Amino acid sequence: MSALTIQSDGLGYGGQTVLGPFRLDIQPGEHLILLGKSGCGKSTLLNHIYTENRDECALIPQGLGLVDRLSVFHNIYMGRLSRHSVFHNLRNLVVPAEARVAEILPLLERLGLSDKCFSAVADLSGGQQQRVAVARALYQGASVLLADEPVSALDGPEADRVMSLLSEHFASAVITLHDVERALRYGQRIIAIQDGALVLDEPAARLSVSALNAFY
Ligand SMILES: Nc1ncnc2c1ncn2[C@@H]1O[C@H](COP(=O)(O)OP(=O)(O)OP(=O)(O)O)[C@@H](O)[C@H]1O
Repeated sequence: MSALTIQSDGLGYGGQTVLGPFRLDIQPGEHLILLGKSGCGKSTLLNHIYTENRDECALIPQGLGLVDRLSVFHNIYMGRLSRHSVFHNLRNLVVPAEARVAEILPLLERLGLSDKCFSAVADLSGGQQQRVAVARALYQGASVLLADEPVSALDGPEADRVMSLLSEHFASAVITLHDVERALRYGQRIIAIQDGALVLDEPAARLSVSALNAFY
């Protein structure tokens, strides 16, 4: 059985087609990387997958979707809002519950943010904010990760640490990246989008950097 099956007669905006008809089966345990030129439709596809499969998926959107005025703790806690009562959520907004802090701190430690737990997101750097969005996805407890350029604001070693953490944590994933070397390192299967179609769908082991550069 597939972890996810995504089918569409076409995706686009206001009558303009971005992606023609396609079907994509994602098997349990598979980590897919989506590649292609800026504007080819990677985010459009990722957002469509999320819209159709919200319950199974944790999304790291390109814009991160954080609430700037709230603390790092509260932004990460939002990953599990639906698991708690309205009363617990409201009380936790005012006085963070010790048990929730104890769940979130180890994630912050792994992401090098343990001293930022109660800082406002607005006071963090772009790379720190990106790691908060990663922590929220890890905390959510979904089995499938959908991530739109999740390490674009991180330096090389930090980007690799975060990619390894995401790879270990999620059973299945669809991740957009622009770095083809990183795509081959972390993807088991590579999908490339060009001219409104999924033009490549191959195991990463059969591909090379030069083969993937052809899609840029
Ligand atoms: N909300 C929107 N309304 C209208 N057009 C949109 C909207 N979002 C994206 N588009 C258009 O759809 C096309 C695909 O955009 P998309 O964001 O999916 O590309 P992408 O491959 O993710 O790009 P990037 O690598 O730059 O993030 C682009 O031509 C873009 O201008």
